[in-house]
Amino acid sequence: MNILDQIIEHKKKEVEDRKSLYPVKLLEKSIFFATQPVSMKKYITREDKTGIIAEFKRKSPSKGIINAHAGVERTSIGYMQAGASALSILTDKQFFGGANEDLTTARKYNFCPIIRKDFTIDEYQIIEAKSIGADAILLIAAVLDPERSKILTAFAHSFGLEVLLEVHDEDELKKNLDVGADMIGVNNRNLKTFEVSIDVSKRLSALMPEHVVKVSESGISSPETILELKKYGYRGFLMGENFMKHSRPDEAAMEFMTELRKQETVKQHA
Ligand SMILES: O=C(O)c1ccccc1NCC(=O)[C@H](O)[C@H](O)COP(=O)(O)O
Repeated sequence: MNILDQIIEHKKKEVEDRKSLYPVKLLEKSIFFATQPVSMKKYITREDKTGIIAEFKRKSPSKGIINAHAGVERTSIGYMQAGASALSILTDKQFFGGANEDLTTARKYNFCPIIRKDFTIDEYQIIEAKSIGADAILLIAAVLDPERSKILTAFAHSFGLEVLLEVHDEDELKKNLDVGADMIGVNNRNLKTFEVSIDVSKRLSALMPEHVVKVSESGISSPETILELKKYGYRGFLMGENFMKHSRPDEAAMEFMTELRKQETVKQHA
C-alpha cells in the first residue's frame, strides 16, 4: 500500500467516527454563523497579489517534522502581510499534524481566501469545511474517479465553496477537465513516490485550455521558479515547506515575496 492508499484508508475511518461524534445537524449550527466565502480564484488572479497560496503544515509523510513550534495566528497573519493571495491550512492530524482548530484560528485573524487542505472523499467533509470557515476545498484526482469529483464539486458549490482539483499526470488532467472545478492544480510532487519536478507543471500546462485558472503545487523554492511558471500560464503557486522549514515562516515569506516583487519590477522595466 502506498502512502496515498494509507491516508485514504485512515480517512474513511476518521470520517465515519466524526459523523457520529459531530453529526451534520451540529455542524449546520456553525454554518449559520459562517462568514461570506471569499473567492480564492479571484484573489490568485488579482494583479496586486503574488498568486502565492501560503501553506501552514507542521509535518508531511515525505519530510517528517517540518516545524513543530510555529503558531497559526502569527504565521497566517504574516503570510498575508507578506502579500500571499490565499492561505492553505492542513487539517489532517494523523499524517500532517494539523487540526480543524488551525483553520478556525486562521479564519478568525484573516479576511482572505482559505483552502482547507485535507483528503476529501465524502460530502460530510465539505459540510465540515464550511462549518470551520473554509472558502475552498481540495479534491485529489488520484483518489477519486471523475464522476465522484463532479458530484463533490457540485456539492461544494452548493455551500459556496470553491474547488481546487489536483492532478499529477496527463491522464488525470484529461479525465477531470470537465468536472466543474474552479481551479486546476498540478502537483509537482508524485504523491506515491514523493519525487518532485517543476517540469510536471510545465508539461501539463499545454493541455489546459486558456480559461482554466492554473495552480502549480509543491517544490517551489525560488522567485525565479514562479516567474518561469508564469510564462506557462500559472496564476497560483502553492508553497508550504519553503516557508515552514524556517523557525519564523512569516519572516521567510516576507523575504521571499519582497524578492519576487523586486524581480518582477526589474523584468517589467527590462
Ligand atoms: O508532501 C507530502 O509528503 C504528501 C504526501 C502525501 C499526500 C500529500 C502530500 N503533500 C501535500 C502537498 O502536495 C503539499 O503540502 C503542497 O503542495 C505544498 O508542497 P511544498 O511546497 O513542497 O511543501
